Amino acid sequence: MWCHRLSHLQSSLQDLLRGRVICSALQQPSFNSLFPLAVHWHHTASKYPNCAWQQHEDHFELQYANTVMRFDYVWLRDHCRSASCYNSKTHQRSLDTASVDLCIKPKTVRLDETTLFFTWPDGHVTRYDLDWLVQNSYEGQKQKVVQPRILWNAEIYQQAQVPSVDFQSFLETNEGLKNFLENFLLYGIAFVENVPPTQEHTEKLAERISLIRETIYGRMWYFTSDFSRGDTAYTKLALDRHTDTTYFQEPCGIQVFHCLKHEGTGGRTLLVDGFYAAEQVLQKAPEEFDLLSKVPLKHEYIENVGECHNHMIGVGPVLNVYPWNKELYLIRYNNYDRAVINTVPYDVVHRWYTAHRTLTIELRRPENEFWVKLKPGRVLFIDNWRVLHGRESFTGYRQLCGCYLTRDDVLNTARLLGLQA
Ligand SMILES: C[N+](C)(C)CCCC[C@H](N)C(=O)O
Ligand SMILES: O=C(O)CCC(=O)C(=O)O
Ligand SMILES: [Fe+2]
Repeated sequence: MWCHRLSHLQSSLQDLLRGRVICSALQQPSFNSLFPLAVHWHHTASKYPNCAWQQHEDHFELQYANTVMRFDYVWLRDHCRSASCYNSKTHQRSLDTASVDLCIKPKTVRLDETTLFFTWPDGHVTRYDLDWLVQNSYEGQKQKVVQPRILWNAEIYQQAQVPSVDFQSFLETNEGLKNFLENFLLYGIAFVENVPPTQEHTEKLAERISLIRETIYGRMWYFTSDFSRGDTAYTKLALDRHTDTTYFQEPCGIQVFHCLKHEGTGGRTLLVDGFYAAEQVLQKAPEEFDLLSKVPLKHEYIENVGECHNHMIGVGPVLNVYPWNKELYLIRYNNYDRAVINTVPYDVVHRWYTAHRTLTIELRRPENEFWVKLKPGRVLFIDNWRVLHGRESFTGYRQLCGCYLTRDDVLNTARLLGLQA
């Protein structure tokens, strides 16, 4: 048991050993009855002065590389990388976790150089490299982002002068593909240039980075304003900023757009970084951000036009954050497709509308709007979990083709190229 801060660890330890107690909790008279066990800190030899550990009743505590980490004993047994517990060829666990005693505690703990050895009651030995523990501890993860991003408004994006990647180099070189993915991961949008304006070439592009996600709209879709489907996308009307397929339990990860033809006016594409807007909400009204990340909503797609009959329902909050580090990973924002709110009582509903208004104001700030006119040959990839898109109304004949991609497979490609995703 100890309750001093990391930076004072050494001196506090000495205080503790000398009986000079500095922590207020320790000054309470009940201290001895609460913590009757003697404190045993283990320090490494002077070669590794920055490592100390101690065994507590219900966890193991390690201080290393400026990090204080606490490990559950079952966790330490469960993550054993010995040959009998873990198959390092398949990277899969062989150990049956259910066979581990939930009250397990190591018989002995020993440190050798930078390896910790735990000997368990049955004699099995588990070894952990200290750096591995730092990498894989909760305390280590809490301080890290899962995906580095550059949040943008129109000015930030334009000033960054993000280069487009050429069709040939995208298809034929790993470097071209990597450059593209790097920018796509950072900004949530990216362009490929000089693509022959056909559906087949667009499909080739898509297949280079991912699996195409087939949906009710087909595998590759190709649309004009003919209202062939029961959705405003298939008209000439303006579309306010939104993310697509909010009515899927897992909204499509990436959207690919290639404008094959437009003989007419208007029809520009609007792009808004949803995470930039959400970040503004977090700064200005953290409780509203919190509410948007907690209230579950339904989005719905009901279609009965011609032969097309569909009814989709997706459930989830507007903002989705990883609970351990509060990092945003998905925004669902589509006011057209948002269904009846009936998952929370009326007073929460009102607070939710207030929070939604705050986010909408941020999303609608003109300085956050990046407008582009899609042209044949220039393919746009949009991170549909982050960047909202919309379009200006238009006149004339306009053909757009594209597809959705499965997010897992885009990230898989990025990781295989050495990117953090
Ligand atoms: C035309 N295309 C297939 C791209 C998508 C149409 C989906 C439109 C829908 N309201 C949504 O926002 O999800
Ligand atoms: O027509 C456009 O530019 C985009 C329409 C749209 O939002 C969509 O297809 O998802
Ligand atoms: Fe859309």
